[in-house]
Amino acid sequence: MSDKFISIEGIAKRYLGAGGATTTVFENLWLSMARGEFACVIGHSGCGKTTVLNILAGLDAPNEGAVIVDGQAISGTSLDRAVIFQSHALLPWRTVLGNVAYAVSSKWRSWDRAKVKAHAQKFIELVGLAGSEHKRPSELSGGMKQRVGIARALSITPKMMLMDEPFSALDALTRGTLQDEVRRICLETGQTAFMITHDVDEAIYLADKIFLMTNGPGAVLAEVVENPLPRDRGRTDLHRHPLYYALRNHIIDFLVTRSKTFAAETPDHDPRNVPVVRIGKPGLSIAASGEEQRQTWTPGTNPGLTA
Ligand SMILES: Nc1ncnc2c1ncn2[C@@H]1O[C@H](COP(=O)(O)OP(=O)(O)OP(=O)(O)O)[C@@H](O)[C@H]1O
Repeated sequence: MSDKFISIEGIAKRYLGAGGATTTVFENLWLSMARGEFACVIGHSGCGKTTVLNILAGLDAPNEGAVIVDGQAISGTSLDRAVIFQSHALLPWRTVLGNVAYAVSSKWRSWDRAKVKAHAQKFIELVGLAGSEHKRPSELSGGMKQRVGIARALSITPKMMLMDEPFSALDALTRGTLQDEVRRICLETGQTAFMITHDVDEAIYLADKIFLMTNGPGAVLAEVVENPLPRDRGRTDLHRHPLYYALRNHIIDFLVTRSKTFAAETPDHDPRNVPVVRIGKPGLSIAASGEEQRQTWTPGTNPGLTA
């Protein structure tokens, strides 16, 4: 397994304001993901999460730096990188099958209709939409539309799935069901996924690691938090895990307090060497590993935490 299947290397994004002043959303941002890893990014509104995702997708270009995917610098969009947005962006005149088949035939232009249809059908079934193949988006619920978006993204077997708050517009029940399905599909297919969320519990349920970003402008990636919960975790017993509350409180503490104070309190922060936080068992201490600093945080050592 490549340690750096996806590598964001020193990217910056700046905008020129009306008065000629430049706003730096972020600069010198470095992060990496391994193949098959599921990462969530959490940070307050305006810190630049969507900008990072758009740069990964190739929908936007950084002012500085590069994004390397599977050993190659990206340039523009690619069917290797599928995006699932909060809104579904389906073609309204096409059926469920038509929407997914359109993506499939865009990727494999030489395939005949039967092959395209069979491939699309497989992914429609994977997201639980068998029986709805011939419905148009106007006949579908919000959750069903989002399933079509997921089937469409997965059907082109992308190297990376990029998701911008994909479930935030859904009711809690549908959101939970789709989280379960995305998790199952990513585990089954070994999909590499990068997801923006404002929902701490969603991140804890889905992510292998969680990127914590400070407030913008001038946001930085403050920490990479490794999820200590077992990979076969279930939604209903998540909160029973002995490290669940410690992990949750660590993230919430960051959002409530440290995301605002981080820059002032951490003047020696090295963006190329971002601390990796492992919420560990009591008694473990800070350790260094490879080129990354690894901190094992002991529950109860932070006065802001209740676990
Ligand atoms: N085209 C643009 N021109 C000027 N500023 C922009 C433009 N696009 C984004 N920005 C600014 O860049 C910053 C980061 O925006 P971005 O959408 O990436 O944040 P975000 O963390 O995804 O926020 P949210 O959680 O609210 O979606 C914001 O301050 C935004 O106003």
